[in-house]
Amino acid sequence: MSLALIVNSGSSSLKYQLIELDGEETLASGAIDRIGEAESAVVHTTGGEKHETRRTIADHTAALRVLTEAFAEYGPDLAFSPPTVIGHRVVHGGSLFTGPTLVTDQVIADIDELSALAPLHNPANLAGIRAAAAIFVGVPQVAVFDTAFHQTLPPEAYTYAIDRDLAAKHKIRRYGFHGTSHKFVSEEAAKFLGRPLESLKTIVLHLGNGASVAAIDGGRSVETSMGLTPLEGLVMGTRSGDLDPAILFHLHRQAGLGFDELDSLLNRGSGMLGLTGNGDMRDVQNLASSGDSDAEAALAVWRHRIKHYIGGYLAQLGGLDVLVFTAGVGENNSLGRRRVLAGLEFLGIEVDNDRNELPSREARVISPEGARVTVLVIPTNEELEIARQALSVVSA
Ligand SMILES: Nc1ncnc2c1ncn2[C@@H]1O[C@H](COP(=O)(O)OP(=O)(O)O)[C@@H](O)[C@H]1O
Ligand SMILES: CC(=O)OP(=O)(O)O
Ligand SMILES: [Mg+2]
Repeated sequence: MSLALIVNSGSSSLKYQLIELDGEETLASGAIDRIGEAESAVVHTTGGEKHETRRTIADHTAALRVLTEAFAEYGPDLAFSPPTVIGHRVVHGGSLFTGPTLVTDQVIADIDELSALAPLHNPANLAGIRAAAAIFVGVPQVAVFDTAFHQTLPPEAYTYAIDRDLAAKHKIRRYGFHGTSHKFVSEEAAKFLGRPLESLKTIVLHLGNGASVAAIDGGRSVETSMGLTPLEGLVMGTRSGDLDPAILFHLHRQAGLGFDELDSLLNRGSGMLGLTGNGDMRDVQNLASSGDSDAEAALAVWRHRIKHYIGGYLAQLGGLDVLVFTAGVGENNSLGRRRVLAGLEFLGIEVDNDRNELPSREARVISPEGARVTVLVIPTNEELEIARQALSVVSA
C-alpha cells in the first residue's frame, strides 16, 4: 500500500490529508487553525469520525508534532504504516520550479530565497518541510508549487511594463498562484464532460479566502489574475487585489504610512475585511441578506471585479467552452455565482437557477441544457493533486 501524507501549510493554518495512492482514497484529513495565537482548533477526521481538540500551538513545527499525535491517537497509525512520500504545497516557486520537485538542501535554500516574494506563505511552507523531515526521517519529500502550472504564460501575459533591466534583476514578472487547483479543476472539468482537454477553452474562478482567475487553453495556463505575489487581481477576504500603484505613494506621502504598514494594509486589512469589517464571505453574505448596505456594496465590488476578468479572459482566449467555479466561495455560494454571471447571457453564459441551487458536494453543471458555454461547479482538491504529483516524482 502506497501512502502519501500531504501537508498544506498556510500562513496561520495547516491542512493535511493521508491518501492511499492506488485507489486515491483519503484515509484521514485534518486542519489546524490559528497557529501562533492563544488557542487552535485541531480537527482530525478518519473513518467518518471527526475528533476535535483545542490547544495552544506556537508555530508550524509544533503543528507538525500535533499532527503526528493526532494520527497516533485516532489513527491510522503512521508508526505502523509510514507514508511512502510526503507532499508539500509550496506557494512561490519563482521561475526556478516548473514542476513537482524532490526536496533537497538546495531546494530548501531556493524556497527560502523566494520567501521575499511570498512572505505570508513560503516561510510557513518551509517550516512544514523542515519539521516533517525531522519527524519522518528518510521519507522522500516532494514540493508542489502553486506557481508551476502558470509557467506556460506567454511573455506578453507575464511582463509588467516597467524598466526591463530592473525587472530582470529583481525577478519581477507575473507568476500566478493556485496553480495546483487550476490544473486539477480544469482537468476534472474535461473528464466530467468527457471531452479532450486539448480542445477546451476554460476559465476557472478559484474563489476562496485567496482568489484568482485563470484562462486555460487546451490544458495550458495562458493568463491569470495573481501576479508577482498573491496580492494582485480579485477582491479577496483580506487582500485588495488590483489597485492603482499610485495609491501607495499617496498614502505614504499624505497619511505617513510606512512600507510595512502598507504591506499589511493591502494583504491583511483590505478586501472584504477592509470594505465591511468582515473578511469571511459567509458573514458578509449574511450581513447583506439582513439589509447591511455596506456589505451589499462590497459584494457589488467583488462581483464587478470578477466580471471584468471574465470579459478580459474571454477576449484573450478568443472564445469559451467551459467556465468553472471552485474553492470555498465558488463551491458554496450559489447566490454569488448567479449574480456574478447575471447579464452575460449575450455571451452564451447562463445559469439555470434550479441546477445552481441544488445542494451537492459533487461536480455538476449549472448552465441550462444546450447553453453555448458549460458552467460547472467542481470541488477543488489540491491535496489529491499534490499526492498525484508527489507520486510521479518518487516513482519516476
Ligand atoms: N456556504 C458558503 N457561502 C459563502 N461562502 C462560503 C461558504 N462556505 C465557505 N465559504 C467561504 O469560503 C472561504 C474559504 O474558502 P477556502 O477555499 O477554504 O479558502 P482558503 O483555502 O484560502 O483558506 C471563506 O470566505 C468562507 O466564508
Ligand atoms: C496563494 C494564495 O493566495 O493562497 P491562499 O488562497 O491559500 O491564501
Ligand atoms: Mg486555498
